[in-house]
Amino acid sequence: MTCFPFSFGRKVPSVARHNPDIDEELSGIQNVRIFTYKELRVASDNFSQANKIGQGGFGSVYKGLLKDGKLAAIKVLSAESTQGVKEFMTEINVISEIEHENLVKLYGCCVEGNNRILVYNYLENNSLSQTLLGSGHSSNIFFDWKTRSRICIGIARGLSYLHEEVRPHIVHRDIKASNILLDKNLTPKISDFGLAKLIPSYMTHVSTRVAGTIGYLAPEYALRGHLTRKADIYSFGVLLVEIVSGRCHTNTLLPIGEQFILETTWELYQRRELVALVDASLEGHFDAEEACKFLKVGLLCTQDTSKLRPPMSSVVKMLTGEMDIDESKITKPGLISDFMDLKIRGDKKDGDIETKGSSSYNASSASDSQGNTMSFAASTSTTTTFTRKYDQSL
Ligand SMILES: Nc1ncnc2c1ncn2[C@@H]1O[C@H](COP(=O)(O)OP(=O)(O)OP(=O)(O)O)[C@@H](O)[C@H]1O
Repeated sequence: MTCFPFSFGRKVPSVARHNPDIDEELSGIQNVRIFTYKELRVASDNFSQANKIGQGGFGSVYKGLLKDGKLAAIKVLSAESTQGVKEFMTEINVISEIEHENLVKLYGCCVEGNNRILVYNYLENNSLSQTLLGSGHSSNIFFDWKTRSRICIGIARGLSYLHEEVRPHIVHRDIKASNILLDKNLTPKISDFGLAKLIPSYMTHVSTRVAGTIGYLAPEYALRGHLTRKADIYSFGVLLVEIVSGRCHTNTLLPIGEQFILETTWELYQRRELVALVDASLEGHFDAEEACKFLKVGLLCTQDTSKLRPPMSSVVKMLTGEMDIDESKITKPGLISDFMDLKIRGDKKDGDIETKGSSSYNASSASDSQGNTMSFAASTSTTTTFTRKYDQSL
């Protein structure tokens, strides 16, 4: 099993070997390690079920032991999400140059035949959605307040780096708990950045992947497909509230009006009772002032008007105490329930929501080429489907 840097003249994947156009494109690519399919197959024990650690919208993820002794997460992109070698390698080259303590490191990739495989640094403690927010708290990790605070600040730093330091800036598009992985020290690492661009554009209409997960979606992105860094900041705000409260953004078992965590946060903020939202499992062992400050930052990040959301570098400063929060800027957040007129119903008709008794849902949206149809389609783990036409005037 050999790992070698990708550069023109060295061994290249068979699909690219005799195509001069692709060779030319790849000649500028220096930093990407190319793995052969065979070595990833060996590393993952033939992509065995025992090594399968996850299934996402892009495809399956396997744990693997590389020849150099490093553990890797091997993400095999599904056939629909593959594209030409040239486009794929161009994006991979961008991603592989990005290094930050709070971003998952891409080791390299494999582009043999129709295979498109990404190889990442393996992170021992799974994702925030499976640990902190997992149903019945499926992990043994106890997230004390200090750990939560460190996680929030780490994610903010990683996103600030993508938004403000990487050139050209990267909009993540899918900030959510399942895209925050934890290493052995519980340092948070944002995963899947840059991946949305790997999806061919014709898939954006039907894909459940590219447009984020409902509940984290900024209103302007959900309704008009208007994607800027401010949409990521909105999603980060939702995630911040989730981490402080230990609750998923949506809980359809709660009465209408309390199902979306932002609604509750806003209600409690108005009543000056934000502290009631802090995770009860902390049993009072937390810095109340800091926790409430984090929730207020969450509200600022989720303001309906995107201009009112602070840039991520300011968010980092507010969370670390280097900058004060201007409370006069906190108004009602953009609430998904306001524009979707969500109703939870047992029967299923077109335009209705169908629930299957889950405490949360995980559907995604996309807009069509005219930008006037929004559909929320079920993804692999989805319990809710929703399709509606929306009014252009919204
Ligand atoms: N670098 C990694 N180290 C350890 N586990 C990982 C790594 N990357 C992914 N995983 C595991 O694989 C799962 C699936 O990851 P993936 O990013 O493909 O999908 P997702 O984020 O869960 O869902 P979606 O594709 O809808 O965003 C993760 O939840 C995590 O458990």
